[in-house]
Amino acid sequence: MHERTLIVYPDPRLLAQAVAARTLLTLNEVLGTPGRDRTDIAVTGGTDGTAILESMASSALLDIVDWSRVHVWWGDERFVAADSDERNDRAARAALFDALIAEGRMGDAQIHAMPADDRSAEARSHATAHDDGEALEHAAARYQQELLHELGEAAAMDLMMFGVGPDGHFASLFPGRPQLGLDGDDVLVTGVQDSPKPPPLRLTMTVPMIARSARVWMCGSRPGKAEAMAHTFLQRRDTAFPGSFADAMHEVLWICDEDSAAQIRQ
Ligand SMILES: O=C(O)[C@H](O)[C@@H](O)[C@H](O)[C@H](O)COP(=O)(O)O
Repeated sequence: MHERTLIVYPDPRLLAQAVAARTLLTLNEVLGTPGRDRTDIAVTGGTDGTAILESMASSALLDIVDWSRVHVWWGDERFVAADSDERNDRAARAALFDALIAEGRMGDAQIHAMPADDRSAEARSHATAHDDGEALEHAAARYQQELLHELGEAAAMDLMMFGVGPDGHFASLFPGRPQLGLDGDDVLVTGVQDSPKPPPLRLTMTVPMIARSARVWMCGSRPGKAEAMAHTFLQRRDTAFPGSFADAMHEVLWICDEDSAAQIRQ
């Protein structure tokens, strides 16, 4: 496993601004590497994830990035209808990407949203757990296919950003759930049923897919995250705190505010 670095900012607002700047600098640096024609990043939902994207939109550094070469993916998604406000991709588009597309700086094809639940409301309401499982499996396979089609067999992100939940989850990998045990390179995306954080159906990248990334940043702010940030940072592969499985090839950061870092610094 790669070594982990802790970075602490004074408060959630400065955390969002700093991670926004770090992201824009990283995208620019990756795109500046000789021979590079694109960069691929995975963003996330939740409070810090969305605040980071909003800060990117208003950052003075927004324009250093050639957005026509940036491809955006999701580490996890809520498996609901495409037009549901619960979707992580809707929040991310509203925070940043819709504006870049409207300005002609990005194309729609660069936004690789995870599949939505395209069953009718009626079909969803009568669905059995087996039906849900099949719908999730089909959607996960489609996203995995898109990753392989776009990026080849060794599909990997240049950067994955995650919010850490108060229970220590990251992506949609929850404590004690079987998805954490998927450790082969054959399953890069999988479905989740009965998620403890609503909504119950979700899609998530798996630990092996995440660990192939060049950079993984685990973000969490506020006092309610202090235990989760400490356990995930200090432990390795503890199924009670899924964030402890986070890994990457070149850089693994835990990014906290003073409150969420409190138990790491004790
Ligand atoms: O679909 C989701 O809910 C997110 O992808 C999830 O993984 C989120 O990033 C964390 O739960 C942290 O969320 P908060 O920052 O809101 O606590």
